[in-house]
Amino acid sequence: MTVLSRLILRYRTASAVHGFCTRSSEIDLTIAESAVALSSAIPVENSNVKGRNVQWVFLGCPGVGKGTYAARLSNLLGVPHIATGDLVRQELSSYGPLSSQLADIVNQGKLISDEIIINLLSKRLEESQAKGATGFILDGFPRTVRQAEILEGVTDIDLVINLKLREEALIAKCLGRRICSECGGNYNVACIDIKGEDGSPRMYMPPLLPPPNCESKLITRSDDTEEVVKERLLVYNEKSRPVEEFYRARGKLLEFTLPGGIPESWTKLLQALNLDNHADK
Ligand SMILES: Nc1ncnc2c1ncn2[C@@H]1O[C@H](COP(=O)(O)OP(=O)(O)O)[C@@H](O)[C@H]1O
Repeated sequence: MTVLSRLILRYRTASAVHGFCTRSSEIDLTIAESAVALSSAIPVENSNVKGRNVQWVFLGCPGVGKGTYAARLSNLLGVPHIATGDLVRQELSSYGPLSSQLADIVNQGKLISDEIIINLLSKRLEESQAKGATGFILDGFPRTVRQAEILEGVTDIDLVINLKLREEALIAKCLGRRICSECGGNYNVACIDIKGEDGSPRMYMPPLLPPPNCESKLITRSDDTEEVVKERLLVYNEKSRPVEEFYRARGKLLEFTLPGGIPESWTKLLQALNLDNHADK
């Protein structure tokens, strides 16, 4: 049996088990082709040998800080940080053939199709492979059980870090998020101070303000409005929450509740990952 037909069979079985809508064989083929592209973009010789760099995934609700901590770990470990949300936004700003279709979906807070996202991800993985990178830290993928199955079918994920934060903080963080249109720096103008209740400690996250030269160039993501953030949270609970269980069942999930702002959370995350000896890098 060829790799392609094995993949087609896997998706048919997954559809039956998880109740995905019935797909025509033509669509199965498209997904399988995407998965083959993803598989060939992941260096085979590195995927199972522990001599390679890490292959980690970040899960967590919109606004939890996946991008912030994935970027920090990527610098620390010298491994590419690949955020599918960034790949989608790049595609949007390229005004290519997919742009307007993707803009509608993203601005409604919905997920774009597995086929499109896997193709964008495969291209990005190929680029980093061509530059000699081994390993990756994925942020925003997988976001559905089907995406997780596809990824699991083509490579071995070492660890999945599930970031958690209270919902009121998530909404405030999304609404306070700002990006410098020139340097791409990420900032947050929200000051989150939730008093401790019923045994849970006070939670304080100070704003992360931009330096003076970015101040006049700040933009807000078009999907960071209250209505769309609430929809993204609903979509996360419906489509992405089951991904946590997918990895928990495989013993790969590390749950991490953010204790507060970046300095405190970063120190504790490094401890949870047994990386505290890297902290001064
Ligand atoms: N793995 C994915 N599958 C489907 N759609 C995705 C995926 N990753 C990103 N997107 C699309 O890009 C948007 C922005 O993604 P991201 O920046 O990761 O958002 P968030 O802040 O909600 O985690 C998502 O709302 C979704 O429309």
